[in-house]
Amino acid sequence: MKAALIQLNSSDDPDENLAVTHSLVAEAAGAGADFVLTPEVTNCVSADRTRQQEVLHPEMTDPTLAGLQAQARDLGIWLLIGSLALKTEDADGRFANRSFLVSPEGRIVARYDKIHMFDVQVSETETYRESAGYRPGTTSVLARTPIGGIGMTVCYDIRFPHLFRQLARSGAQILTVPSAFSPVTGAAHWETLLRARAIETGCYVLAPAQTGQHGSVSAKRRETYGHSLAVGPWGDILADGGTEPGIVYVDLDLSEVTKARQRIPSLDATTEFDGP
Ligand SMILES: O=C(O)CNC(=O)[C@H](CS)NC(=O)CCC(=O)C(=O)O
Repeated sequence: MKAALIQLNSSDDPDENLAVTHSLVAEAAGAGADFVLTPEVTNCVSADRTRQQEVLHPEMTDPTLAGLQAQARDLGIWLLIGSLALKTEDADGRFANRSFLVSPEGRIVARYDKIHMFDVQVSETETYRESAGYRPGTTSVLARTPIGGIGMTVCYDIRFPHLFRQLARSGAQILTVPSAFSPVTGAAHWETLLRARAIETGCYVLAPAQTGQHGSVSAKRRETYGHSLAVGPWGDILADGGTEPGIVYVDLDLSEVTKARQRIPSLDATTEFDGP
């Protein structure tokens, strides 16, 4: 099976982002990809809640979701829409940061709301408060599909290894981590965290990412790290998207999952111990 990780430089204009995504998904399918993945907040990178209120939709009427479902069906591919920023019915007006797995028939077979919110002061000048705009999910999601068990996570979730272990022990062979990583923490941690989760779980880890400067030069500008990464079950880096928007490809062979877990059976261990 051939997977394609799409790297985007999404703006705060969902129509523009959908057009770019359509063209890269078509290119990936044309190159023979069976499973195509897009990054976190494919439809809109913005930290401006007024702007988000104007351009975002609820799941039921979201044009990015409908457009990509139709494209997955037309091309007959599996599609992970890394995430979409969507309106919710919440009284506090917070959005959902929701990942979708779409089948080659264009059906949504799984949806996952990002659990861990990035509320972090990265440096003296750079602070993120994701939970101010987004409502966290409360349920982990494993999709059992003909292309394998797919454990769905998003971005900052990567720092919570128990989530990944639980997904793998429940049957995940592929873990998806669509992201919009900060440049500072990306340079320091991104590759190490993704490789560690792959090694610990004996899973493929597929992490399509946002990259570059988002938005005009203004107070609301954001920057992301890029380097969409595909990691094998032995921890080897199979593809790296660099810093430009585009596509990287990776061949997946689920017998490699079995092999890695036979060599290091740590995922099966349930050793109990005393202590703090
Ligand atoms: O706000 C949006 O548009 C969508 N959400 C994100 O981009 C989120 C919250 S700001 N980013 C992360 O979780 C980065 C995590 C990270 O960089 C780390 O763990 O070091």
